[in-house]
Amino acid sequence: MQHAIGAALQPAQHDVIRHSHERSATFGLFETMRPDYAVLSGAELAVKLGESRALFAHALPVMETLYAQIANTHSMIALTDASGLILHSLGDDDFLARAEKVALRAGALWSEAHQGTNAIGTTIAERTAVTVHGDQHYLRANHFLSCSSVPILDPNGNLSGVLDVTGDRRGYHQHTMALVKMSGQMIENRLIASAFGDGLRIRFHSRPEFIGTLMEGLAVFDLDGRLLCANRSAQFQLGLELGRLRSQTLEALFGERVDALIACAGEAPCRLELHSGVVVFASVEFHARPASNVAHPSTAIAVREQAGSSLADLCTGDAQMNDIVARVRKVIGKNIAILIGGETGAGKEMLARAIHSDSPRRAGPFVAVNCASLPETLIESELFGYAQGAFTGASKRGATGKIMQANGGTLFLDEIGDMPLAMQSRLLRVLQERVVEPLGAARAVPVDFTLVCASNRKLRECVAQGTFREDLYYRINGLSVTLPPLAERTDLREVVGKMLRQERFAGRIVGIDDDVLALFARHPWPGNFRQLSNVLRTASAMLDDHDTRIGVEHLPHDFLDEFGERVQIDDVSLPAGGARLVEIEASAVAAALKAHGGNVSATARALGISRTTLYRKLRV
Ligand SMILES: Nc1ncnc2c1ncn2[C@@H]1O[C@H](COP(=O)(O)OP(=O)(O)OP(=O)(O)O)[C@@H](O)[C@H]1O
Repeated sequence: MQHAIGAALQPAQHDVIRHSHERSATFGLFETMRPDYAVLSGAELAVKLGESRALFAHALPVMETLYAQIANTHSMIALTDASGLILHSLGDDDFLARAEKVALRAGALWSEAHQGTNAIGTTIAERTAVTVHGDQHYLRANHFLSCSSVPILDPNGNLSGVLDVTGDRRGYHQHTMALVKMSGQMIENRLIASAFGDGLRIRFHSRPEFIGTLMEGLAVFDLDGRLLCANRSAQFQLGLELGRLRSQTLEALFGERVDALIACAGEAPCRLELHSGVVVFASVEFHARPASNVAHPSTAIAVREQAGSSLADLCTGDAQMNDIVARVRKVIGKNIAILIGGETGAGKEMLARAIHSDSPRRAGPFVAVNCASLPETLIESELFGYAQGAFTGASKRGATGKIMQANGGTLFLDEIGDMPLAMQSRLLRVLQERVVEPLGAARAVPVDFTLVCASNRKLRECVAQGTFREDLYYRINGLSVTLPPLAERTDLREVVGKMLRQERFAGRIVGIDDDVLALFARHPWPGNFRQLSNVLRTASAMLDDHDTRIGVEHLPHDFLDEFGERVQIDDVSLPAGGARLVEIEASAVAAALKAHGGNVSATARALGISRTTLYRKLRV
């Protein structure tokens, strides 16, 4: 039977369809037969999802982004594994219902052997992007469809799965394939980033504005300069396929040594000359494993590792912090849940992020959920997600919960002590069985993440009071650390210096007067780092263009008031004859302060000077 093939079809595409039809016939299929409508059971599909865990985790957010662009076009997106088994689908309700009738749904197999010529199966057979339009489908039952698929390759260049957009053939849009290709490229880049979290990553393009876009080349090297992986754009720009690139070194391809490029890490893109003579701009990232895991690092590299590590960044000289970081490092990557305690603003989330970025899952997502800020009615759907139409008011296409979003990365549950008891039971099940069951969904989905929790409540007391489940407490408490309050830290000068350098509140790096640091050292800091950061931000805003340091006069008045309220003067007497003028002045000022009960504003008013001048004179 002759199938009409679109007149505008490229000859190559024409051949692809023709060969596919020939193959379909050899599978014993015939045009008018009913397609294979069998789908896997929930348990069988869960096993398949587990086998394609990395693909699924990295494809999910990309599919959601893609769906946002094609919503309401009577179409759907499908992700399959390398055999063509649909792992997950997402789409417009009306079209999903029609698609289900031809088993275009999770758990169905869309290989050529099962469905004849179709974009998914033919993409797998040809290892190339394929559009199959209307009656190009081998089976007549599928003629109402128009499908565009791309192969997704793993970082070793092997077929990992297929991403497909299928819609009603009457609504076919020629831009669809471009969107699918871009999405496929995004998934591949994410797979590379997660598989090669450690090492030297070079993002490059001949036009610097293309760095950070899908057009960029991405190549990963080990510390000996051997190429580990390269995305499609990198292979194209370097003019070699992955297999041949793998026998090349960094120096041969980019003309630079490993240590020279590590020195550019985190800087603006540098100019490099490829082995072909083409000049490219390259942005270099260096992510090192903890020193003990690195095979033979040179001294220079070992030093950079410490400097580049986020946990190392938190060690600014305080013994308590050093101890916390040392203990956390011992459990990282060992599937042990970490529980962080500490006052508000003490840096619990910052520590959680540092743990993630120093962990083997650093290329995966970091998903933070504040359990205290979610209304009890929303927390369940927010955390666990829900299936389409799970409840009145639910989004039509369902939602992926935060737990699922953290798949392959780190889930940070802040203020876990505020989680309602019913949710605690559901969370416990996720932690024990490593599966999530979205609200209203027929089946559980496997998940894999590192758990970090934080609470400024004493969870042990919550257990005693019956507001926190004891079994959950032990699950989340693999290692427990408590951050010291800022007032107890011995590295205030270093912390302030680091904040001023990193945050550049004033738009430039400024210094700070010792007077101010002396004030800071005496402050109780109820808001800890958050408060310190606000004080520095406001003080920086007070600087004039020519100011290079923050002085007492720049500090926010409410901060000074807070401080002034606590000034205690026990005994003040004027010095005996012979005292220097400054000493007499200091004593007079102190006496005035005492007379005003330590109130700085009232004292300053009485002396006719500003409060900041008063502080200078007090030399606190
Ligand atoms: N060691 C640090 N160095 C510099 N800034 C820090 C440090 N720790 C925390 N901060 C900053 O202080 C602010 C508060 O930190 P973070 O959100 O991590 O605290 P938290 O303990 O999680 O607070 P909460 O309990 O209120 O959620 C953030 O802006 C963070 O960047």
